[in-house]
Amino acid sequence: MGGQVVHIRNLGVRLGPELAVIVEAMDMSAGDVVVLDAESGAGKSTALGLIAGAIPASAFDGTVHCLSNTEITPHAPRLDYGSPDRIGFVLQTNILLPYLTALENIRLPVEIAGQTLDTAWLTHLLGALGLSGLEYRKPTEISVGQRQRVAIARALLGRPDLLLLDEPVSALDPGNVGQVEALIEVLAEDAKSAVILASHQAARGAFAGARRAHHRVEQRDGVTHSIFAMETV
Ligand SMILES: Nc1ncnc2c1ncn2[C@@H]1O[C@H](COP(=O)(O)OP(=O)(O)OP(=O)(O)O)[C@@H](O)[C@H]1O
Repeated sequence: MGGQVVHIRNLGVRLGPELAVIVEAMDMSAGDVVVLDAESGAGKSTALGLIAGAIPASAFDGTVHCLSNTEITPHAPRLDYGSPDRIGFVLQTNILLPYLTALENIRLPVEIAGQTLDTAWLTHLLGALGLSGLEYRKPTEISVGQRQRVAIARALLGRPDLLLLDEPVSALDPGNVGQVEALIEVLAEDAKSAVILASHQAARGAFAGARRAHHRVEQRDGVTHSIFAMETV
């Protein structure tokens, strides 16, 4: 276990007139793994977007300390996590830039962040994720499952402090799900990343033993509140 990576209280967003998604409490240290496992539409992707700062928080008072130990007000136009290389995010859909090769996609965040490319780690990721030989293909020239694995390699290349995975194995056939999840677990451990995984399949995959965030639904003033929380550490 390393230092604290995530400390969140009441980070939320209102989606339309009837629904709010809230991350009520989340505390994680390096190496921790937490699974968001709730029904479709419960707000798992939204919660990840809030944590990443990709979805601006609104309507709730709360605090976020994430990575940079900076307190952020929910009304700030965007969250400031310090340098962008510290979060890796595997999105659920539209995950790769179509005009770049697999390798260019994988390297892009590290290049944007101005990080030094760790070529040995890159070669390891390519081999472990079964992508060797596919480096120079465009996303349309590889399978959907291979695209997901490219996105996983891209998210891990910078050894992020926090790795956010949104249904990262949803496009894989059942025979490969366990294998790729186990790989994610080992590679994230190698990278010393804390991991938040949104997945319906985690209950029976490699993350079956991981901690789960509690999920509950409350009605407040006619608005459905979908709330994720984990015990504080
Ligand atoms: N901009 C928006 N305005 C209103 N409602 C929205 C908006 N974006 C998403 N929603 C709704 O918010 C809910 C949460 O969506 P989200 O994608 O976070 O759920 P999820 O738990 O990740 O679902 P899935 O498991 O199907 O991917 C859904 O019911 C969705 O229809």
